Amino acid sequence: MSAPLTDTTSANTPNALLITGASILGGDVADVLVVDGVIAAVGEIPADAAAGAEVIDAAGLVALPGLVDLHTHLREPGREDAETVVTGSRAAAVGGYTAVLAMANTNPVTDTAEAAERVFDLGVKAGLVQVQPVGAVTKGLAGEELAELGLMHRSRAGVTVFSDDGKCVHDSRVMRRALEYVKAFGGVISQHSQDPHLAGSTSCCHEGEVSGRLGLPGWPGVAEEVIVARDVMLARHTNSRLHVAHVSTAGSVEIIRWAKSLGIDVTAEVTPHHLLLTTDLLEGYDPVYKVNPPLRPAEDVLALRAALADGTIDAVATDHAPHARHDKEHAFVDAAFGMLGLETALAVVRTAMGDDFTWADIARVMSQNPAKIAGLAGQGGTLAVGEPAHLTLVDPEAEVTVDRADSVSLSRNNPWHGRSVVSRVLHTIYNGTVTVRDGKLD
Ligand SMILES: NC(=O)N[C@@H](CC(=O)O)C(=O)O
Ligand SMILES: [Zn+2]
Ligand SMILES: [Zn+2]
Repeated sequence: MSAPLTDTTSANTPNALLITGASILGGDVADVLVVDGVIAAVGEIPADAAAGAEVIDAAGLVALPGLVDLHTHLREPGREDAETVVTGSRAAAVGGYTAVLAMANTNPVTDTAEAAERVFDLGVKAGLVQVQPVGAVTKGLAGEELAELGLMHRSRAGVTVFSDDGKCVHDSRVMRRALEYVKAFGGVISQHSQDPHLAGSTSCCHEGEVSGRLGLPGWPGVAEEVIVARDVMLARHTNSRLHVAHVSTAGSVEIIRWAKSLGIDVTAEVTPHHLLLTTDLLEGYDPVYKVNPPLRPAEDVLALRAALADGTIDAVATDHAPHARHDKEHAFVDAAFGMLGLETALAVVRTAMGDDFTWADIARVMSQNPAKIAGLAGQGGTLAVGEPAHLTLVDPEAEVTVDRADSVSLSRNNPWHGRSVVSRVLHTIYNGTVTVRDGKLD
C-alpha cells in the first residue's frame, strides 16, 4: 500500500492536496497526496513531505475512485428547464461522480458528430465531471436508419457508447447492423429493452396484481426479457458487444447469466431505484414513482441484488431522469417517466445492498466496471500512484434523511424525499480539484 515519496512528489507545491487518514476502498487507512491532478503518493505521508498542500482530514471516511455513471439524462439541448449540463454536472459531483455518460435523447438528438461535440464541449466548460456523450443508434431515435456512428466515434467527443435510450431499438435488423458497425472500433450498444408491442407507450406500471387493482396499463416483465434474449443472440451472432440498460426483472437476470456463461460479450446495469423500490408504492398514484422500466415486485428486486452481488450485473447506473414540474405533476397515466438519481445513488446502493457488499464492491460496480464498459481512460481506478486524482470521500456511518429541497438538480422528481439512507458523500475530487467539500459544491 505505501509508496515511497519520490522527488516528483514535491512538497511546497501550490497544486498539492493531502488527504489524511482515509480507508482506501474500505481497507487499509492511508494518506493520499495529490500533486498536479495526479495521485503522487499513498501511505503514511509525513506532514513536511506535503508542506504547502491543502489538507482534507479524512479520518473515518472511505476513499473511493470517483464514481462513473453509465446512464444520465442531462436534458441539454432542448429541455434546459429540467436540467442543463452545468446543473446535472453539479448533481453528479454532489453524488460523488467524476464522470457521466450523457444520454442522447435530447432535442435535437445526439445523432451527429457535431451534436456529440457540443455536449462534450459543454461538459468541459462546466468542468465539474467528465461529460461523455452517448450517441444515438438511429437518426432521431426513430429506430430506422443508423445514425453517424463512425463519425461520432472519430469526433473530438470520441463516442463509444450508443443508445436510443427512452426508446428500444426494436427492429432486429437495425440492431444487428448497429452491433456489426460498432464492432469495428470497439463500441457498444446500450439497449433500452422494451418490446413496443408488449409494452406500448401508455404502459406505465408493472403488469400484475397491483396494475389490475389500480387500473393502470401494464408493462409485463416479458416485454423486457424478449428483447434481452434477442439481443444476446444478436451479440453472439455478430461477435459484438451489448450492454443492457436498467435491467428490472429476474427473467432478464437469468438470460444475462446464461449468456455470460456462454462467453457472449454482454454487460448489464441496474438502477438504484430498482434495487430498493417496489411496485406497491404505486398505490397512492404518486407520479414520482412512474419510471421506465417500471418498479417491479420484491422477487425481482431480490434477484437484481443477488445478480449485482455475484457479478451477473456489472454496474449500477442512475438513469437520472430530471423532469420539470409541468411534465411530471400530472395524473399518473399522463406524467413523464423518470426520477432523479445522481445525488442519492451511492447511499441508496449502500442501503439496499447492506454491509456484506463491501466498499470495494461498490467501487467495482459504481466506478471501475462502468469506466471499463465506457472505455473511459483515467476513470475507475484503484487509487494507485500515477492515476489521475478522481476520488470520492464517503462517511460510511452517516444516516441521512433525503430532502428534495436540498438538491442541486433543476428538477424535483425525487422518489427518495423523506427516506432515510445510510452513508454520505462528503468530498469529491475531480482531476485533483475539490468539486464538493463537506457535501456542498465548492
Ligand atoms: N427512465 C425513464 O423513465 N425515463 C428516461 C428515459 C429512459 O431511461 O428510458 C427519460 O429520458 O426521462
Ligand atoms: Zn431507458
Ligand atoms: Zn434513461
